[in-house]
Amino acid sequence: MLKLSAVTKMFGLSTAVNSIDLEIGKGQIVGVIGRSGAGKSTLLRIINRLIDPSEGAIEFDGKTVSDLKGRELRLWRARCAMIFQQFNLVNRLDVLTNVLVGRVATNGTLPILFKQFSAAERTMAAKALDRLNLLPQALQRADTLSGGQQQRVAIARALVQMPDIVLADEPIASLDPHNARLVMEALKAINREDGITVICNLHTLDAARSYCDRIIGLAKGSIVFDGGPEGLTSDVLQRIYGEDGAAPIDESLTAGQFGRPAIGAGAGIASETNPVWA
Ligand SMILES: Nc1ncnc2c1ncn2[C@@H]1O[C@H](COP(=O)(O)OP(=O)(O)OP(=O)(O)O)[C@@H](O)[C@H]1O
Repeated sequence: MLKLSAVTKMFGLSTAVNSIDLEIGKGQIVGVIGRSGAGKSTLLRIINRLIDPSEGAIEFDGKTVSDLKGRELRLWRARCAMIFQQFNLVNRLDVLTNVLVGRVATNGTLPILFKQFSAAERTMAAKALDRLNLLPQALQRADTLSGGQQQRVAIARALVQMPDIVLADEPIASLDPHNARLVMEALKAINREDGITVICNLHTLDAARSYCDRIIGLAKGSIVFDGGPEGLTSDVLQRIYGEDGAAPIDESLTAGQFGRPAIGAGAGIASETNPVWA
């Protein structure tokens, strides 16, 4: 169980995250939605401790993680792997080595510098790539892959961290609909098959509706909605996305690529040749 208690983040005088209380149980897949600047990225980075909260506490399984330092902090970051909109791969390294970079948090940086990985780690990385249908690309430079493939390499890198939580910050914002779907299917599969908790910032409402069990709506750094996709009524959407005194929300502007229903457990990870949503 991940628990945030009265977590606030100030940047100077402005409040990015405002006294958030939140409990997320193991194995949930949670979408975080809200307008640009609502505090979604800041919230994820606080959980991973890339940013320290100004106030409040973060606990995981009863242990406070908001005051961890040094090796303990590094291990916490490994337990809650991050995936970013821009993939954050090392372009000049091959795909397999990029996946092995996920072992840094556990092993330190020296093995990466000298490309020293154990046979067990290489096998783990190859298995992760195979799950993501990327084994044939293992020895290619990362920058020869498409955006969707690169994001799936980032998911494989997260997997070798053996995380409890995956934090995905706008993972599909740079992708076309087809690749966006492959990436969301991969996140759903690691959630369903491995029990990894997934917390995912999303720009599009239909992605949140199609793939998330629970949706958290943020506005001006505060939680204004917390519930299932069915609770996203037009009033709720107005609360999340609306501006005071502005016209009602046009939902078509925040939707568009995930018209089909969510995939259930055990559907496997999709690939270009195995579109499990079809
Ligand atoms: N490092 C920073 N320094 C100063 N202000 C920041 C910093 N990071 C974020 N902010 C501010 O905090 C607020 C929340 O930003 P955040 O990036 O978390 O929003 P978001 O909901 O993720 O937006 P987007 O969807 O555009 O990425 C914004 O007003 C932003 O300008």
